[in-house]
Amino acid sequence: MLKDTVLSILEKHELYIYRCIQLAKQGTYAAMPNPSVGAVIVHNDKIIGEGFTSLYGGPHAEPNAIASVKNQQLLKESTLYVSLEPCSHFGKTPPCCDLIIEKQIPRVVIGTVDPFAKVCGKGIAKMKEAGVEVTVGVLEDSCQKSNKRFFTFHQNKRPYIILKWAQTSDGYIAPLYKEKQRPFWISNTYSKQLVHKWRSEEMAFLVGTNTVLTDNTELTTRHWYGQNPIRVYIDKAAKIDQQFAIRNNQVKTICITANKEMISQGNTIFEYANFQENLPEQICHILYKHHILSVVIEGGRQTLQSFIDSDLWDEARIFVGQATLKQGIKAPVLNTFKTLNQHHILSDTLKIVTR
Ligand SMILES: NC(=O)C1=CN([C@@H]2O[C@H](COP(=O)(O)OP(=O)(O)OC[C@H]3O[C@@H](n4cnc5c(N)ncnc54)[C@H](OP(=O)(O)O)[C@@H]3O)[C@@H](O)[C@H]2O)C=CC1
Ligand SMILES: Nc1c(N[C@@H]2O[C@H](COP(=O)(O)O)[C@@H](O)[C@H]2O)[nH]c(=O)[nH]c1=O
Ligand SMILES: [Zn+2]
Repeated sequence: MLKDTVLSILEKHELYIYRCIQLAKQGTYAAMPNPSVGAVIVHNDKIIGEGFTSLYGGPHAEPNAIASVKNQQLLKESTLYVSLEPCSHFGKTPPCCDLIIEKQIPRVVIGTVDPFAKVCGKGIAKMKEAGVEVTVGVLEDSCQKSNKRFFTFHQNKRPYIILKWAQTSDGYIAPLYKEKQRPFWISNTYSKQLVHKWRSEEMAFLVGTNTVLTDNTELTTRHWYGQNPIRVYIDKAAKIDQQFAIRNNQVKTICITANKEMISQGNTIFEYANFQENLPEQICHILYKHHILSVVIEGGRQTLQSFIDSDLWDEARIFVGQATLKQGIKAPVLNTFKTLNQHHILSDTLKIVTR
């Protein structure tokens, strides 16, 4: 209850939109490739309903919030707060702006406009035409950040790119030579488990040719619950055959190749790229075509560095283990970064950096 406090209208708007962002976090990964949105319904300074986006294909935040209101008559005197513009198109569910109009909700406060071309201002226009009082742009930056994958995909026409690697305390990601065809583990078991959690959260994971050849990378979610990501690997000459774990047909797998003769089979899709041109740019284009909203580049050095040098990354997650190697394959070098958060996972340090 805010009845007896002295918050201004703007402060109240920010407070409720902040609550919408909190709610939206509950649905972030389950809703993909849809955005996760939060909605709050306020009557006389009291929250009478809340909702967030359901599992992909299910109801959006607004119908969930509306359905949670016990006394539906109060909707006619309430304000609906929502972190993203209510949709105006028929997707897997009917337009949310129609429901708001039908329920005669008189005021709607929106965090940010939807960048998706089919909506993008049309939801706002439809509600205004129906006489709803609409306010747009409250905590806009935070609302966009809460759907960073969705906004990057629609505004930049590419997935949100997360670089990830593990390095020794003296800056190497692997020894120069390995006897066995498996990864040289630098980070600890708990860090490994966290990476598998990320595999269940992001839409795709990508590795370079040498990583597949020397590690026999599987790129599945095995040490956490949830779904496998789409696997993506680079293989110019298409030399990685079905003996490799990445070709085990378990999940959708995209191979980026220069070999025009490769024909997609089973779960493996061959996508042609011109290796004389900028490869990361072409990969982004291919992943956009496959509606992939986020990708983690898991290595190795050359692959990571080529995305860095092409300025195609949004975030880097770097594990620093305690071991030293003295010589080996050097860790990639970031050209620029903005924020640095450090977390400790027992003996490992996890550095999170954004551009
Ligand atoms: N500690 C860690 O977090 C990780 C360590 N590793 C380790 O790293 C090592 C592999 O790293 P690295 O040797 O750098 O190899 P990569 O896995 O990055 O593969 C490099 C190869 O992929 C192709 N490729 C990648 N990017 C491009 C591009 N932009 N344009 C054209 N071709 C490209 C090229 O293949 P081609 O030359 O055939 O055309 C290139 O030689 C392994 O030892 C692995 O164990 C790997 C991942 C993570
Ligand atoms: N060595 C190393 C990593 N290596 C990465 O993990 C991949 C192995 O994945 P999978 O085959 O699914 O188990 C490997 O090919 C490489 O991309 N990752 C880390 O978090 N820490 C590490 O120390
Ligand atoms: Zn909707």
